[in-house]
Amino acid sequence: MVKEDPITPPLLTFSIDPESGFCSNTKIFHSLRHPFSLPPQTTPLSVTSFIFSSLHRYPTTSSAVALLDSTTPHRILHSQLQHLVNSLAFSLHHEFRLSRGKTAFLLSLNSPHIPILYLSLFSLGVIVSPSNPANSAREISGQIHLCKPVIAFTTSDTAHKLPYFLPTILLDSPEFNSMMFRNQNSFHLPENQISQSDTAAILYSSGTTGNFKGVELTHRNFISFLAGARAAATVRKTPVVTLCAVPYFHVYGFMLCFREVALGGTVVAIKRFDLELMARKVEEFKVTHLALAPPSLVAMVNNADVASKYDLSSLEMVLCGGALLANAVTERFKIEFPNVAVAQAYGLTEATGGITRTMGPNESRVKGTVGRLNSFCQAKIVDPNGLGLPPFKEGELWVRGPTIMKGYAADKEATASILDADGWLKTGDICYFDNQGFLFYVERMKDLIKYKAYQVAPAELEHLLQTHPEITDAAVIPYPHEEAGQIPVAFVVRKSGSLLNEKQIIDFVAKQVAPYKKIRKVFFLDSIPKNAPGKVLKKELIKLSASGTASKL
Ligand SMILES: CC(C)(COP(=O)(O)OP(=O)(O)OC[C@H]1O[C@@H](n2cnc3c(N)ncnc32)[C@H](O)[C@@H]1OP(=O)(O)O)[C@@H](O)C(=O)NCCC(=O)NCCSC(=O)/C=C/c1ccc(O)cc1
Repeated sequence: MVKEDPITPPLLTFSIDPESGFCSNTKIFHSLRHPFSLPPQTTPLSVTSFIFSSLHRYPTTSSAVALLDSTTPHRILHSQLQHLVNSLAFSLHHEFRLSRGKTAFLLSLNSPHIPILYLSLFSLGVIVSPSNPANSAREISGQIHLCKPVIAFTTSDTAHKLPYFLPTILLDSPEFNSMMFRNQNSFHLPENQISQSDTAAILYSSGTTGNFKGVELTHRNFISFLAGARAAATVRKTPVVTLCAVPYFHVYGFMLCFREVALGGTVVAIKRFDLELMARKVEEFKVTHLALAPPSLVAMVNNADVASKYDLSSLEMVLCGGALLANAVTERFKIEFPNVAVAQAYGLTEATGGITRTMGPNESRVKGTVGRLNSFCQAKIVDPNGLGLPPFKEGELWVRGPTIMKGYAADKEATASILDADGWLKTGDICYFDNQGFLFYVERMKDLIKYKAYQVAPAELEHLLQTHPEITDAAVIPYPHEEAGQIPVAFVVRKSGSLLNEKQIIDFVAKQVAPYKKIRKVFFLDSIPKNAPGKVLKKELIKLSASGTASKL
């Protein structure tokens, strides 16, 4: 069992408003949630040991299910989980020499094997680096160049996207399965010497410059997140059964797939969002919580007739994060599903996921909010001169706490531009707090598009467009879209005499990027509007596209 030290509240010289959490002297917003304990930072500890040492607090019966699959009869019980994790770690260490500090690249859709693999790799001190299987070979090769893996895990349908020189284990092979079940008795895992400050995972964030950034998250980051989640968890009579319809390779699903297990709950894996399959599984597994991105909520309200064919009476809550959810969708959801609360959350990969969320039905009723600060978080709302602002004033959201990333892998410059010397992470989002500590998202400062809650960097698409021999200049902007949130739209200047058309441009980009990054519409211009130093006036382009003028161009 891991010894824990309660986090001693800092000696406060200044008073904090108990309603908003705001300190008018420091201009810092503090969390209003329960405080929590963390193991001493110097204790060698992996996320996996932390989870298994704390599971005893969540008594489960021997038949309690930890992991379920939506398409196969696979079920893994809580009582089996630690054994499977250890068995797999043993094989990976002895047969593939995986050990502390090495990196494993993962390319897979959700399955119950993934959290087991994550926990096994963490227990060995191996850095886990998961990627979207829909990424193009070009994108995958960029990520591999960044994280330098010694091994890859994938499934037979995406193995061809990996470079031939990388040893690869297929997750859908009998060999992988046997590694989880093979080692029956004693394990001789290497002595646990994993430092909490070791990097545990490298997750990919788009980065506004267009290149993938590898977000380095430590064991301490994950342990802090999980300890905070435990402090906030309420005691329940029935177990939480969460169906996760967001991918395990992005921080939202990544955290969720083992947070729920660490809290003694059940996680149902669904490979890709499919409304009817999801509704059927809610009925079959008596799902209580759904983890979704906004487009899936839109699909639920637009197709309530599909959902109504199934018994969804077990559903208590839908957790929605990854992108902004329109108030109109929440209102329609309440009408269609009056017994299901919508918990909104705001998070970033660079902060190990959630920074704020609404807890319980009362907070869910606060219109438009993305929730209150989680227990491990401090925040500031900052004006353009770096000055902190009080409640109801809009400015850039800065956040600080033990879940903030170590930095971007091999990119000191990018790290320095987002993380300051006092540990504040500049989110690039304009927000405000009200006088009850609720956060409201206003708009994005950074040049980033969110398509179905995936990040798309306009700069990456602009660079690609500019490599086309018949294009002299290009700019990419977000365009509002009911289902996807935003779609990438391009403004293109063709070489004189060129007859290049919209479809050819869309195809040219689509061949080189993941499908979610595809350009969905093209407008042709004689020149791209720019200011005197040559910066593209994107707001003008956004206005042009919104006014409908662009379509006539
Ligand atoms: C379920 C969604 C919303 C919709 O699914 P979909 O419509 O089936 O689309 P896909 O995303 O699977 O695929 C996108 C496109 O790629 C296509 N595609 C796909 N795989 C292929 C293929 N292998 N070949 C070819 N075409 C393909 C697919 O057909 C589709 O095409 P299109 O219809 O044109 O959009 C899906 O997009 C989705 O899971 N999005 C969520 C992404 C996500 O996790 N974002 C979070 C990032 S991290 C973050 O912000 C954290 C926040 C957070 C917040 C709160 C917290 O508490 C913690 C954290």
